[in-house]
Amino acid sequence: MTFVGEYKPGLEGVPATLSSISYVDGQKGILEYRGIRVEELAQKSSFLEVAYLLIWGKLPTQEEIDSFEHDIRYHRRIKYRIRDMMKCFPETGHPMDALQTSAAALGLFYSRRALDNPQYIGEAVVRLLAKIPTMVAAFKLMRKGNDAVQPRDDLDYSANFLYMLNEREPHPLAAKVFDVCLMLHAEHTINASTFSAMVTASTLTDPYAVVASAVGTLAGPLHGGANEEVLFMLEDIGSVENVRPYLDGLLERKAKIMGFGHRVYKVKDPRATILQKLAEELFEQFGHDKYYEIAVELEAAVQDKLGHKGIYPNVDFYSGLVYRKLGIPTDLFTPIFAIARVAGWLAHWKEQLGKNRIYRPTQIYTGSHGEPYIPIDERAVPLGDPLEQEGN
Ligand SMILES: CC(=O)SCCNC(=O)CCNC(=O)[C@H](O)C(C)(C)COP(=O)(O)OP(=O)(O)OC[C@H]1O[C@@H](n2cnc3c(N)ncnc32)[C@H](O)[C@@H]1OP(=O)(O)O
Ligand SMILES: O=C([O-])CC(=O)C(=O)O
Repeated sequence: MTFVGEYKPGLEGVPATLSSISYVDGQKGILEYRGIRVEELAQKSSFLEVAYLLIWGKLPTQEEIDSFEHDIRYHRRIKYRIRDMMKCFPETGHPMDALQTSAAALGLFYSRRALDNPQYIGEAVVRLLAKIPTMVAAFKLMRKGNDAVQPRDDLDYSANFLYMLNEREPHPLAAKVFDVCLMLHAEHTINASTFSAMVTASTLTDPYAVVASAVGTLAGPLHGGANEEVLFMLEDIGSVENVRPYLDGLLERKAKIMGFGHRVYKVKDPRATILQKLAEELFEQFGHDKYYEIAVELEAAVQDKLGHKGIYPNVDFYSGLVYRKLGIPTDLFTPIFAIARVAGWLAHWKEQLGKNRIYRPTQIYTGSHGEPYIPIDERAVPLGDPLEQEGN
């Protein structure tokens, strides 16, 4: 096949779909879900209402949201066989790997691939939104040999998750702030994990496989996994005085500063601005965190050194400080991102099904042609470690 067009590494700027789910203006720092500014949603909405908006394309009526919330509340439990499977996971395994495996395992129970049946679509949406938080909380407890806490039907989505995680009812401010965090992380156009979900969806596989593949993609440190890395970096910096020498060291080594930079935003990510305010609200109520000063100084230092390149905090920079104040362990930061992003992945899954064509891009072949097959005993023995040879 002859390739016509320009190769763009990382598909930068290449439109991969037509979508009406969300919109980002990376120069002005604007994010909208279905045309509504994320700042307004964060103030006035709730995570489940935002999930409904993203997936079903409109704000729900009272009756619609009541029924959606009711369905999700009553699908929160996970089957004992999934819990038993999770008990066998190594306790040192990363919770994102546990989540990816458990999300895929849902397909063993519910996959019928009835993708042309609206009832199947609706049930899959409810099951995934309802059960993913239960699985994240269950692994947190079971890896320590404890039993998973059962969901509480009298608590709303976010309060119930924090209850299952920490084994006690959360302070109302903690539940509210957490719910806003979920709204902020719910959707972000064609980011890597959403693209992964869309590619998987385009093969017409089941939605549990779609979510499992997206979870695997979100886990990487260049994407959702950066929120955890930010905390390690702040701990490593250790003091405000060490921020600038530490940054100089990173820049000398040409290392990436975690939680900074974005393919689309060339200004501060609007979600980072809201998350920073949420962190401050929590500190006022529950006490300060010394890492906050380090983070603020790092933001200033990065702006001095890299502001001219458009490198500013992204969504992953301040979220960890919020989660830390909510008593959440660092390795659960990315699974929490996944809990929220399930809404966006499902919205894109549904949109993809409505106009599906399998994703199958092309490549520019850079290898040779017509090479002879060399019998094994005639092949040259490479010098050095064969694993370090090109291509391995
Ligand atoms: C939810 C999310 O996924 S948000 C992103 C989370 N990821 C991170 O925080 C990891 C750190 N950031 C990064 O690695 C990148 O900024 C990404 C992956 C987010 C975006 O990558 P890309 O759009 O491919 O940008 P790319 O890596 O080409 O960087 C462009 C330039 O900015 C620099 N740059 C980008 N991000 C950073 C960073 N965090 N620290 C230092 N330099 C950076 C690059 O070195 C490059 O400089 P150069 O042109 O002089 O070579
Ligand atoms: O859009 C991106 O590339 C990454 C991001 O911020 C997100 O997924 O929230």
